[in-house]
Amino acid sequence: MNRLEKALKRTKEKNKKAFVPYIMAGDGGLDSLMERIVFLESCGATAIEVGIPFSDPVADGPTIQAAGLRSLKEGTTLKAVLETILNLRPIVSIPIIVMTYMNPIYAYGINSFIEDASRAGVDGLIVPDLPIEEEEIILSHLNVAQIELIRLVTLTSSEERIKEIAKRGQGFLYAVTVTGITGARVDFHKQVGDYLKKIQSVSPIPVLAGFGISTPEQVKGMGQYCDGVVVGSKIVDLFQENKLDEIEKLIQAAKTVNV
Ligand SMILES: O=P(O)(O)OC[C@@H](O)[C@@H](O)c1c[nH]c2ccccc12
Repeated sequence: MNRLEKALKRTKEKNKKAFVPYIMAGDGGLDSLMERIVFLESCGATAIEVGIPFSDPVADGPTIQAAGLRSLKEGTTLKAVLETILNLRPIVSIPIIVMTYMNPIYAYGINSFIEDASRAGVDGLIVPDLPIEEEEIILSHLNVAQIELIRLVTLTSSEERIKEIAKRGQGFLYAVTVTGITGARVDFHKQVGDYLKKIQSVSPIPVLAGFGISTPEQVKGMGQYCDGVVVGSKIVDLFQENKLDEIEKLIQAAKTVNV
């Protein structure tokens, strides 16, 4: 069992909901990546999703795109991010999930990327532009490296496809709760609860909801229907504004969901 699976299992055993914050690597420089990971671990996050800045981030909304541009301006590279994680590993044990598009992986070289990610102690990988039909190109390497591929299902995925994706089961299933790109939302589609319950009922692995979640109330609301949440844009904003206490409140909200 890898670090990510263990952390999710522990959370479930304690009857708690998982909270996975997303941060953009290199936004504020790589030193701040280190500080932020240490801080999020100390707040009790379940795992951390570390985004790699990329010039053509098709699924990212305005907040994360802007963070990516700031990071690229700082000169952040995938190699430097992996080195930073490697240097951090002796002092943090929190599971780390790298989120990147396929292009930076190709540019790095699939083999070298997975080797370096594994050496750095990366536990999971999210590649939003890699459909299940194409994942063979990296899956066998990931399995050897014991890095879990986190797959996404969306509101528009058919029930059959959700089942097909769920049964591939690694890490957790990322249930996208909106149609569209990342970013805070005021309201969610009325049927989001039913959608999450349906996914939860067919998934052999934990289901985490993400996209648009930005308040402690929304964390608690979504948490009632699934095993936890991913919060991206709001976390990126709060770090930018240096509102660390609000980040802590969001993370704590996942621990108070009544199940
Ligand atoms: O920012 P939001 O709306 O809170 O959504 C999470 C999201 O940012 C993070 O998981 C993410 C950032 N970029 C992505 C691309 C695809 C899937 C997921 C992501």
